[in-house]
Amino acid sequence: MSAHEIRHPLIRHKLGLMRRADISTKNFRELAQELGTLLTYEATKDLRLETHVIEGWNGAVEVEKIAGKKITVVPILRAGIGMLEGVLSLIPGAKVSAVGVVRNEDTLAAHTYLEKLAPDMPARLSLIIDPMLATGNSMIATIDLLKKAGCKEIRAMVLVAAPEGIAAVSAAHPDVAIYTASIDQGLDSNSYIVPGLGDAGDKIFGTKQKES
Ligand SMILES: O=P(O)(O)OC[C@H]1O[C@H](OP(=O)(O)OP(=O)(O)O)[C@H](O)[C@@H]1O
Ligand SMILES: O=c1cc[nH]c(=O)[nH]1
Ligand SMILES: [Mg+2]
Repeated sequence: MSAHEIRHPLIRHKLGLMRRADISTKNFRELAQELGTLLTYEATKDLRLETHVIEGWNGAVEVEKIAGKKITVVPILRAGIGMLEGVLSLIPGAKVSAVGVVRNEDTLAAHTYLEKLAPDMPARLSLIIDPMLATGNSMIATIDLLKKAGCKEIRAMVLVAAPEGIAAVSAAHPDVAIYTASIDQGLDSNSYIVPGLGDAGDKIFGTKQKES
C-alpha cells in the first residue's frame, strides 16, 4: 500500500485546528490551503532534478531545475478547489485539470459531471487534490478518467483518508501514491470519515444547511 501519512508537526497542528466543530468558514478555508501547500512539499520531494549552467553574478554557475515532467494539478470539484491555491503557491506554472465528481449520498457511487483536462496529459505528472478520501469511489473515478486520457504518473493528496478508502484505491490503482495529513479511524454508518472533518465541501464553500 502506497499511502504516506505526513506526520510533520505543522501539519498535525493545522489539521487539529480544522477538526473543531465551531471553526469558521474563513479559518477552515485558510487551513485547507496551507495544508495543500505542506502536502505538496512532501508529495514532490522525490522529483528528479537536472543540472544546467547559467550566468550568475560572478560568472557561470551550475544550478538545478526540475527535470522533464510537466505537472498538472487535478482538483476534484468542488472541495478540491479548497486546496488549489495552496498547491499553486509552490507550483505556480502548473496547468489545472478540473474534474467534477460528486458522491451520491444514498448509493455512495461517484458521478462525474465535468472533465476539463490540460493538453498533453500523457506527458504530465498529475497531482490530484481533494480534502477527503472516504470510500475511495470519487478518487477511483478520477484516476480512471486520467488513465483513460493517457496519464502515466499520478499522485493523490488528501487532507484526511479513511483506511477503507486507501485500501480501495490501492486495490484499483496500486501505482498511485497517496499523501495525507491523517489516516483516520474509519467510516461511520453514512460513510463519513471519523473523526474526520465533516462535510469538507460545505465547510469550504459555506453551504452547510442549518439543522432544524
Ligand atoms: O471517497 P468518497 O466516498 O467518494 O467520498 C469523498 C468525496 O466526497 C466529497 O465530495 P462531495 O461528493 O461531497 O462533493 P463536493 O466536493 O461537491 O462537496 C469529497 O470532497 C470527496 O470528493
Ligand atoms: O467524511 C466525509 C465523507 C465524504 N465527504 C466529506 O466531505 N466528508
Ligand atoms: Mg467531491
